[in-house]
Amino acid sequence: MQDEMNYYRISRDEWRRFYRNGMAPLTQAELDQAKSLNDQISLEDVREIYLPLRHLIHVYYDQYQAQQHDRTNFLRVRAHKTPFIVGIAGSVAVGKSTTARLLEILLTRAYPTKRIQNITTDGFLYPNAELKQRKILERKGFPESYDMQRLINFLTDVKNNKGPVKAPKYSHQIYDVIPNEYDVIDSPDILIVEGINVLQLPSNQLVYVSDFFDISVYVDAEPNLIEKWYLDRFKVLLDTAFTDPTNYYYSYAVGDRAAALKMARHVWETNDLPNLKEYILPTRNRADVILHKTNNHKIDHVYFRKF
Ligand SMILES: Nc1ncnc2c1ncn2[C@@H]1O[C@H](COP(=O)(O)OP(=O)(O)O)[C@@H](O)[C@H]1O
Ligand SMILES: CC(C)(COP(=O)(O)O)[C@@H](O)C(=O)NCCC(=O)O
Repeated sequence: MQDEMNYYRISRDEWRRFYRNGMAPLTQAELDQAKSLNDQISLEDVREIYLPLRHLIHVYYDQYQAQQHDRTNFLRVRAHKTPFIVGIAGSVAVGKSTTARLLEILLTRAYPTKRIQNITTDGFLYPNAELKQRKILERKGFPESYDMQRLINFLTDVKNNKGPVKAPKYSHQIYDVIPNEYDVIDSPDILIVEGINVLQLPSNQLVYVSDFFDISVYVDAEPNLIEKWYLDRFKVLLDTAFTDPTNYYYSYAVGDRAAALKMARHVWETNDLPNLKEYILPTRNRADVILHKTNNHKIDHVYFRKF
């Protein structure tokens, strides 16, 4: 383990040994579930990386519950459930939502009586019509394209355990927020909040999204690898779009494939890559844990924040 400024740099081999007894290893059924989530996922990574990560979340969650209990004792008020929130940050297409859904599966297994839920902040993007009106459609994903106040209000309601709270939904298929469709977040014990912007500190906010987090994870990789994953995902979107004229990618799917790929590369270079460099990467050092990926999404190092 290398001791860096404010992180421990932990090799994969060391990290996998941090998984402690007390929780049974994954069953075949759970591995199958992880695989059905994403058939490219390495089951070795699930065992060697994500199980120790789940264990670390478990340690933080235990501490959190004890602290909540001590606080209400101090205040002599009745305890009420305050959801534990896990934040997941990183570039577009680095694998945040896959990580979030995998953790949801693993945590649900670890706590069968608890409610574990998961949202992405994509739903808090302004709808395309609003982005057009603000003349920032080509800035989709940049800080100004999100309704951050709405996201803060949402998280405040969740933390205050306000009962069912609606989270707007985004669809990559229509390339827009889905009108009148919501995820209902209903008093979860653990909520996973995933998005490119979750560790950002917008200058016009009094409270930041990360203030609500009890542990945060940044998914990291070299930009040239992420570009490849972005283009791979784009190809999958094309392959599923050509039967559906309502799909945003339909015209690209039925048109010239080389031209479609050229367009996607252009969007990566002019939008998602600058966004990564200017606004997402600078938030990496605020995460408690950094998962560093190499080729094929394989994780080679984990960074764990010391303080
Ligand atoms: N651990 C993983 N193993 C293999 N493929 C992955 C993994 N994580 C993500 N991917 C693939 O990489 C692409 C981007 O992943 P996704 O989770 O959609 O990223 P994000 O939510 O960060 O935009 C998708 O095509 C997904 O299937
Ligand atoms: C919706 C997003 C901002 C968020 O991305 P995600 O983390 O879900 O991959 C992104 O996918 C996006 O649409 N960016 C705008 C440029 C582009 O079309 O890639």
